[in-house]
Amino acid sequence: MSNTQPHLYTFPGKAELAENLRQYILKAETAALARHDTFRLAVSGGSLPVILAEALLGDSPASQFGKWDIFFADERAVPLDHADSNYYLLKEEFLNKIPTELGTPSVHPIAEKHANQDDDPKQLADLYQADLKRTFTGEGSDTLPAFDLILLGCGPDGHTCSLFPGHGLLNEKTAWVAAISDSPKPPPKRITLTLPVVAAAAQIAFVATGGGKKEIMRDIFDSEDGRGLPSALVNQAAGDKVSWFTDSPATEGVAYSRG
Ligand SMILES: O=C1O[C@H](COP(=O)(O)O)[C@@H](O)[C@H](O)[C@H]1O
Repeated sequence: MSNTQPHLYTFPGKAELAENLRQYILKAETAALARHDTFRLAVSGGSLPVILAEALLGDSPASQFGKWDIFFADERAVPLDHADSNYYLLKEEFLNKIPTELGTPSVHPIAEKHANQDDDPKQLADLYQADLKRTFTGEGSDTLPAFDLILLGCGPDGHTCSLFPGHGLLNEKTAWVAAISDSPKPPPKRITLTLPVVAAAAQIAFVATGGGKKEIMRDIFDSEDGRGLPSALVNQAAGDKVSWFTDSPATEGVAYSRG
């Protein structure tokens, strides 16, 4: 358990949030490129890809996208062109909009051959973990992968990645990528990075917006141990490596100190 505190930033609206997220990501990118000439990140689905595009592809976009290596924080077991696919969402909302002169990220989708709701998602998780191990080779196969940045969403129930409240996967200690067959949010079969992998990242950012999140934000930040919610467990495990980018409606009534 970390003894340092996560940062909570609240902005009046999405435009200010996007600008601050842009600065944060560019700083993480610069640090990563100085460390190993590549920017290894994991991204979520849900509301995140739209805000990512707003942050990075607005006026004067400046990232070195050719040096980005993008994994998925979680993914649904569906074909890559399915409306429920996080890959599809990222492609439509973000990747396809990157100007070609800024370079093309390397993207790591799930193995489409096994991506359907009829199969056991374990094989999908194992293949994705193998992909991660190839990327993070040289850091020791037993060492957890240290993403430069993980960009997360937080559901109105406090889930993050595909780690849901009260689910046994929250206790996973050894796997890097785990399968879930009973996600309470459809579709039920998915894969997800595990909590130890999320906590091992150099930096972790949550983006949570809208009044539909305010009750869960109060639980995460103002309740005893964040009620053990998955997003609160990330806060506890990673401390001040975690930054929350929120808007005023999402944090209305949250007492936790900002900054
Ligand atoms: O199912 C999922 O939901 C979470 C949260 O989504 P949001 O729309 O509330 O931001 C998302 O982070 C995750 O990647 C996705 O699979």
